[in-house]
Amino acid sequence: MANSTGTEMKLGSFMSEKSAKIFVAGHRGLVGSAIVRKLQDQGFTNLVLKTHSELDLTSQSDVESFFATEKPVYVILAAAKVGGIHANNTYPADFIGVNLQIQTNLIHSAYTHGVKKLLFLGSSCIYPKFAPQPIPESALLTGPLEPTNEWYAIAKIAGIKMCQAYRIQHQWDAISGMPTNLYGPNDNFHPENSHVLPALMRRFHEAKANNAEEVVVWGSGSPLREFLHVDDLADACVFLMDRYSGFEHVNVGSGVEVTIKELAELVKEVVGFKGKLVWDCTKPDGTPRKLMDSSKLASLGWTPKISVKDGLCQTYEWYLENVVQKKQ
Ligand SMILES: NC(=O)C1=CN([C@@H]2O[C@H](COP(=O)(O)OP(=O)(O)OC[C@H]3O[C@@H](n4cnc5c(N)ncnc54)[C@H](OP(=O)(O)O)[C@@H]3O)[C@@H](O)[C@H]2O)C=CC1
Ligand SMILES: C[C@H]1O[C@H](OP(=O)(O)OP(=O)(O)OC[C@H]2O[C@@H](n3cnc4c(=O)[nH]c(N)nc43)[C@H](O)[C@@H]2O)[C@@H](O)[C@@H](O)C1=O
Repeated sequence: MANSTGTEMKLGSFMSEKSAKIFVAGHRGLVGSAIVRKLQDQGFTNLVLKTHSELDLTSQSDVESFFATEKPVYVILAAAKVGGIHANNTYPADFIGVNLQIQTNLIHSAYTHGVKKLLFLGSSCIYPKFAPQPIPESALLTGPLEPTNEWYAIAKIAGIKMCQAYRIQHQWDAISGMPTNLYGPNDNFHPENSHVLPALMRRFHEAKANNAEEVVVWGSGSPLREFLHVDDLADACVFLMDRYSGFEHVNVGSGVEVTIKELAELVKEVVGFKGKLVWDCTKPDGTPRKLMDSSKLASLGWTPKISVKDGLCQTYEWYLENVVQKKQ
């Protein structure tokens, strides 16, 4: 049914098309790899996957020829330039430029080559720094952004708006999901450029291995963050592909928030580090709080399943098997 914000498409067809060709962009990353696992678990048999070196998504001509040749039926866009507070603050040109290029190329080529439905992924950093908590979808563009990640946020907001514009003008089924802070297998464990959870897991692990007395944690410890295991996010992405076809983006959160101090204590316990924490207040805190209101997704029928404690233990096991043991 057409309305002023575009067209509501037929729901429920995604899950019944197990042999439809699906392009998961960014399939080796934290999110893309979880989506591939979930699709394979659900019996999807026709995934098209390209590594960064096989297909540079910032190249408009390469993306065009990929779509002309492969003609995917569905696209899930999990490729992006991603990083934690330090990377966002240090490489603003990359975070705005690369992300605008990737998403613009993919959204436009997917539309022009007849893709049936596309899921774009943004992030909770699209919301104003001092948004009401928990943050409803309607808080978008109601106030100034957090300076440490405004460049990335602007690119993500442009992605949401591009999906909406193509829906209005072309009645094309492009939807957007806004995940909260994620973690899990295949995360980036870089000491400076990663997000807080993998950064701390690695730092505590190395401190334990080296019998260090203390571990440095950035900022004041007071910011609050909401964490969602990436397998829950992947489940939500498949759910949205099947059950959602709307103009507005959809928040995907766990509803569970902890202070960075509480998170550090939890990771310390899971890793088994016995020393003390030292806070480096020269490092930025970023947004004081960003708990998303995920009631819209809940009202559609989706809720997360993995607790932070279970998710942390599973991720640490994965880190030991796939990062630590492979280095030895
Ligand atoms: N991680 C998080 O906490 C959150 C993530 N998200 C969103 O989820 C999505 C995925 O993030 P995440 O999985 O964490 O990120 P990762 O960095 O783990 O994965 C991103 C993937 O994109 C690929 N990629 C990047 N640039 C290019 C390019 N030019 N051409 C082809 N492939 C490219 C990367 O390949 P390579 O490594 O080879 O460059 C990588 O496989 C992003 O849109 C992000 O904004 C949203 C909220 C929170
Ligand atoms: C998902 C989201 O992620 C980013 O925003 P962020 O939530 O601020 O991300 P973060 O995980 O890097 O930090 C969370 C908090 O944790 C503190 N902190 C302590 N010690 C370490 C530490 O060692 N590393 C990091 N990275 N942070 C640390 C840090 O100072 C901050 O207070 C966006 O840029 C953007 O990418 C985005 O959308």
